[in-house]
Amino acid sequence: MAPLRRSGSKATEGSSSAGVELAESRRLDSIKKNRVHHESQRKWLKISLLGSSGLLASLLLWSFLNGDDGVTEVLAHHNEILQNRFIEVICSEDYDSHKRFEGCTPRKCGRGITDIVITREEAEQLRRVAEKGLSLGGSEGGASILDLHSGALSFGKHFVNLYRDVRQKIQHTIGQAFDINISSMYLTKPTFFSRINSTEAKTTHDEYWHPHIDKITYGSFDYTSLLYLSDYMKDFGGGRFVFMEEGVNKTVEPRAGRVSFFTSGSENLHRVEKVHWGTRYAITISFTCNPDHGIGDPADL
Ligand SMILES: O=C(O)CCC(=O)C(=O)O
Ligand SMILES: [Fe+2]
Repeated sequence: MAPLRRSGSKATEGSSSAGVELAESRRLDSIKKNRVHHESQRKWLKISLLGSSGLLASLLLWSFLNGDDGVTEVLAHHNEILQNRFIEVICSEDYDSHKRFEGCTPRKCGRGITDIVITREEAEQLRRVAEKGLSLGGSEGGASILDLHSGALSFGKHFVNLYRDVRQKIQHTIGQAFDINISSMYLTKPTFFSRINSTEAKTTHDEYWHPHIDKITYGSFDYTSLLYLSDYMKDFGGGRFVFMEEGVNKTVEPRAGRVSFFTSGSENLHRVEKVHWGTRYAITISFTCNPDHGIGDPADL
């Protein structure tokens, strides 16, 4: 019995040291598990911090590249097709300091946008004219123009006109929107294609982004129209047109074939956001009420 007891006591000693070892190994195990758990928590925290700062940086970059200054209301979104959007605004007194032509000089002022007057195909054709013409020259800075007043082009024994139909449709649209007879308004100069990219300005001619009033900048303008020849967010970023108002600015996002038109006085102070990537094409076609400032078409002479 004694040996048994001894062996018994030996067994008890053995099992107690095994118990200690087991407890110790469990303790180490749990320390290890805790450490692994903490490390993985720390790793996830790092990943989510990196992720959210990356997201924030991309959002900031996105809004910078696409010209969002945060205090704007979009009048015309690039991916909507507008029938006719017209917003009336109170006329400024700018027209009073010029000779008035009743039935034409603005009494009703405002701004309109339409995507159904000029087709995308017509816009593409004009864009090709702009690309070809501007490829012969172009500014070293970001903004180039090609000024083609009447749009007449010799063709064999006759003339063709690069944008007569387009001009007539726009003139008709403006006449309807402002209740004026189109025979009392005349195409005026300058009529020009513009090409803008993100190259740094080299001269003041490249600084297209300054707020301005067309009636002051161009003198003869009473009604300005802009026909866009490329698409915001597809062809370029930034470069939205902004009507500047106290409080909230109103933006027009260009899309090929979109016509934006407005009375040219200070009721429509505006600017163009800087283009951050790509190339933006447009054509400015404007009208005057003063026949002395009108442009004839050689084909009509
Ligand atoms: O291209 C534009 O959107 C505006 C150009 C402009 O303001 C102008 O030609 O006077
Ligand atoms: Fe302008």
